[in-house]
Amino acid sequence: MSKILDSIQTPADLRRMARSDLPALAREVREFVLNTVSQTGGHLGSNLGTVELTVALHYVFNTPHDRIVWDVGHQTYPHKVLTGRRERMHTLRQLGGIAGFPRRDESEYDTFATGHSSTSISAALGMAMAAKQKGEDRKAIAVIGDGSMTAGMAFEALNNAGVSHAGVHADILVVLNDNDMSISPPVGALNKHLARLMSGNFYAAAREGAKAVLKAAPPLFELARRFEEHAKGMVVPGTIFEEFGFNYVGPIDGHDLDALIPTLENLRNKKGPQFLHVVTKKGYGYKMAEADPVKYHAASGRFNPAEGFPKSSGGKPTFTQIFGQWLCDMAEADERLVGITPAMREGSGMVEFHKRFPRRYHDVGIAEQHAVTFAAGLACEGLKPVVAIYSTFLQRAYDQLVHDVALQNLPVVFALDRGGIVGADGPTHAGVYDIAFIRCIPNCALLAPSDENECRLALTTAYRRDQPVAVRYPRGSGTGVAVDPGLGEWEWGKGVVRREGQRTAILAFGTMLQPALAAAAKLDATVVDMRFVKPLDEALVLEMARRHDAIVTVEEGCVMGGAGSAVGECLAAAGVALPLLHLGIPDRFVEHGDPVKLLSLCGLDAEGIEASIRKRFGTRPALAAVNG
Ligand SMILES: Cc1ncc(C[n+]2csc(CCOP(=O)(O)OP(=O)(O)O)c2C)c(N)n1
Ligand SMILES: CC(=O)[C@@H](O)[C@H](O)COP(=O)(O)O
Ligand SMILES: [Mg+2]
Repeated sequence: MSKILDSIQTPADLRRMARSDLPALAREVREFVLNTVSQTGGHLGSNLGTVELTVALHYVFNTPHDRIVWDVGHQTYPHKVLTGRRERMHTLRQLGGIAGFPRRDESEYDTFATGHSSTSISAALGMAMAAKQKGEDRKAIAVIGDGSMTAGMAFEALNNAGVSHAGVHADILVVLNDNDMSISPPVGALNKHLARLMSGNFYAAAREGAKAVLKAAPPLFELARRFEEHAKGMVVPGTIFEEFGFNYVGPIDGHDLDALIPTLENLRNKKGPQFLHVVTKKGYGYKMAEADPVKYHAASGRFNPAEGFPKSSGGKPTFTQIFGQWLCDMAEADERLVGITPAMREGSGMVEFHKRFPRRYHDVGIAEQHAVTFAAGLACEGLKPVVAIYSTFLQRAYDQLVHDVALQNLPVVFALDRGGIVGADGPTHAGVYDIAFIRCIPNCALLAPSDENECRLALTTAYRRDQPVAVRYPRGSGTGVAVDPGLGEWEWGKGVVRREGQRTAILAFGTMLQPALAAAAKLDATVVDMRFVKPLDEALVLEMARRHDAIVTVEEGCVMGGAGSAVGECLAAAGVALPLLHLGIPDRFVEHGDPVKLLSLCGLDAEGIEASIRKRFGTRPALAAVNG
């Protein structure tokens, strides 16, 4: 029973509460979030770890007038519970339900849509400078995790925020939520720097004590502040954040409302760039999550909080697992192989590879741009880098792909996981643009395996090339087909006819092969597993055009500029005119929800493919459809 929580509809209700009631409210919010996620699945550890911080921020700042931007946004379930969405949280990440990340179109308290990390400081700075330009008195607060702080974009923003612009300083507060965790344990020098600051936390306690005494005499307080800045240089290492022009405060306990609230009240009244370092525990308040924050980063489905996450039920291997096994096998066979992940070791299936080949494993942090150019450097020296990266996150390293890898024609393999609709994470995480944005880059090849066995073959095919090659595969498992444990490969550039039929040829890319085969059985159509988006098997395309009245292309990627466009370009270049139908992701963002349902809504299941073909070509011979 959430006695206090039930009385909170908006943060204004929260701000009317007695401060002494806030710890009880935080307990109720934490229990509500745990129970919700136990029913809906979703992110867990980061939400349990930010309950007190969320309560304190909405208590101290006049939200939504003051803007809070949540980095990544996977930690915003407490924020959503306190901002009028408690009654809808049971619809979390379901079609038509509450999103798993902040959305401006979901609430005025969601000031900026996030999902990809490290954007919060930039966005908050924009809001802060807009307030200055418009003469509005409002604060902009960026809440960013220690993991998200490892991305270059965060430092681009710090660098810009820390100096005045035409004599105007942004009134921005950056709150670093330091739980000493990314999804995996954190990596990099910044983590070491933060640890040093945390080791000096006697300093923060002493300083807070000193401030309490001096508060009565403001001039003295200002004098002491200047002394403090100077003294900091002697007592603890100066923080990198002060070097960027921020007034750094902390580290303080991010679960102690008696530390959080006075500190935030103090910072609220300060002008210019402020930086608050809070220390939290990922999964705080739920022992199993505290003990294993990697496992409890997110729940894939329902669980009983009393028992923790259920053991995985085995079942068909995922494409991710197929990749992870292939990576170890290829590393065993070739000592030049280097595996790289931008902070997604578990999600990319590289835990075993890390264990077995620690010196050839690199988690570079949330730094996709660096990951790609780092791989290019390795390839220049004759090594064989494999960059395991979600399709959506490769978007962040597009210039590095073009400028540093393709232009130099370097042999880098991109294992593009989550290629296609991802489901619960929604449009920020959909991997539906990679076909279009990769196939247009010279020297690059793009392979789209149709099942798990094909995936392993595609990875080996890619690895053995002396050029940049991407292999895209979807989130989750495939058909359960037997996977040959060898290191065989495809014939380069060749598709395979999987079904001979009449009148219509369906050219399927990737895992769209299965629904295409099911639809073809109803239509007696031919089906081709194209395997290669680039290089396209043009001879096969032209042969299909010669032997059929119409061609249909099917891909789990955007229609605009996708594989179907490649087929169209091929036919046009050959001067071949025949009815063409491109099926894929339409020109809109696909919402969060069950991926099977979402594919059906896009017409990319067997029924949808069949219906589209019948609608376009009817049951009459296709040519008649064109000539009316
Ligand atoms: C650009 C980008 N790369 C990778 C991810 C995947 N990702 C989501 S949360 C996360 C770790 C974030 O760590 P931190 O900021 O410390 O937040 P915490 O989970 O510890 O609360 C990662 C790598 C992402 N959302 N965006
Ligand atoms: C918040 C974030 O970006 C990651 O936690 C992401 O949600 C992981 O996606 P998968 O569940 O597909 O690994
Ligand atoms: Mg963290």
